[in-house]
Amino acid sequence: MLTENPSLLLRYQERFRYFLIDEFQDINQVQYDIINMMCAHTRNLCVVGDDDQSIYSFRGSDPSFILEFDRYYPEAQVVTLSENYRSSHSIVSLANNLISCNRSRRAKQMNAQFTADELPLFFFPYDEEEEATMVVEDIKERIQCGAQPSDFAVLYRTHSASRAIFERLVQSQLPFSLAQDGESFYERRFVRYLLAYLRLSLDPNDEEAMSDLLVSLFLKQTLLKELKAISILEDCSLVKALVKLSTVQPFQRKKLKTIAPLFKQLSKLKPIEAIGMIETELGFSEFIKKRGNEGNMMERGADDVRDLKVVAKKFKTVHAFLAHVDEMIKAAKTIQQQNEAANAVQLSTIHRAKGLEYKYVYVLGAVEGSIPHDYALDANRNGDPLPLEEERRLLYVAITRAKHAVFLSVPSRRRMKSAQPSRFLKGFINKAAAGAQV
Ligand SMILES: Nc1ncnc2c1ncn2[C@@H]1O[C@H](COP(=O)(O)OP(=O)(O)OP(=O)(O)O)[C@@H](O)[C@H]1O
Repeated sequence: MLTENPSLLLRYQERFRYFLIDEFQDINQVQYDIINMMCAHTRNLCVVGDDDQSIYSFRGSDPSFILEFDRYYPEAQVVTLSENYRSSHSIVSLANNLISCNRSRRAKQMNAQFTADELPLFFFPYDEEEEATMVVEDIKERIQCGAQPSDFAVLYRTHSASRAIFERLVQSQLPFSLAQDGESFYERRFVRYLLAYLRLSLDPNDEEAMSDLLVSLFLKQTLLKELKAISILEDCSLVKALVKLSTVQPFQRKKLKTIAPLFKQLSKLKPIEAIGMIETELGFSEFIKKRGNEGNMMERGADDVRDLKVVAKKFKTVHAFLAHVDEMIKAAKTIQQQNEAANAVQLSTIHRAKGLEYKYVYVLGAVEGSIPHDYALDANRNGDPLPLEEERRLLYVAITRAKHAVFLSVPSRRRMKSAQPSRFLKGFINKAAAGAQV
């Protein structure tokens, strides 16, 4: 509009003479073009930002706008704000050392104003479950010693990484809020599709589960009506009706004949074994292979299934596992509906915590594949190192949310496989192990 309508642009140019933009590191090309046009007549533009906190490339933001600002506005005066009033010396020192490894940045050192009793701490849980338990136990102890729930934030790279900590907090009765509009882990698409098999093994007439099952069997939703009709006319369950469908292709009928009788067996297995059977004998792995990478490159179906297995292995029966799943879905709904509690432990992705601060910050999953995320590792392998730099900035943002203490969790296992410490932290972990300040 502004490029095609000069009089409109002029109206805005005459209306505003001075422009101040905060969080300039997050600007994208369209926003940058708009602001350039609006202030073209005066060039009265003041921008504030931190190139080390540019973490929104997925929305089109690009740190080069702030890094090259003085090239486009050579008359600009650059003022470096290097005093950090938020975090202790040791946190700022860790953050400085971490971010200095990035290449595309303006060289600067932040200076802290105070020293806290606690140094940044690495801890090494066995897996996601133990990680969550250790965090909640530590929070509980600190609260017993006088800390407030709102002093704490638990930060993670992606929503799905909050599953275990969410569950442990529900069980702990500590007040907490979740900074995400979202579904429970168990309502994620691929998790739900897999759970549908388990649900139908206990209740072969579960319509919702049958509707999900049709998706993973590559069958049309319209067949649900036919299944219901068959189940009434022939007085059989929806699962049994699968083999009587008349409108499917012969190869589909053959497959349905093989899998329908297996549902009963599933209910008798341990949940982790049942999932194995669903993947192999009931064809779920094939479905994940074909459809699991659709949509979001950040959160893949195959990863969700691995996350689900981590929790499934804790339960002895499918019944107990599904009861837990339903309890957690209910708890997630309750938490979503509650107004944000004022005095609560905050669970948040690192992205959502930007701009905020907490006395104590726990960073979950500081391992390869989580932070840096797999997608950045893939990009790096394919010759693009920039996403890796953004991942380092994310870790920088996470660490600099802490005022007094930051705790970085480096689990030995993630998603049922052995995990490597984040490449961003390896040097610091070695130093910390040797007793030196990181
Ligand atoms: N001059 C000051 N003296 C004392 N405290 C200050 C001063 N300036 C800021 N602070 C405190 O430092 C903390 C960080 O400030 P603020 O949130 O404004 O920084 P910021 O640059 O937006 O941080 P970030 O971008 O990392 O989120 C806040 O707790 C704020 O109250």
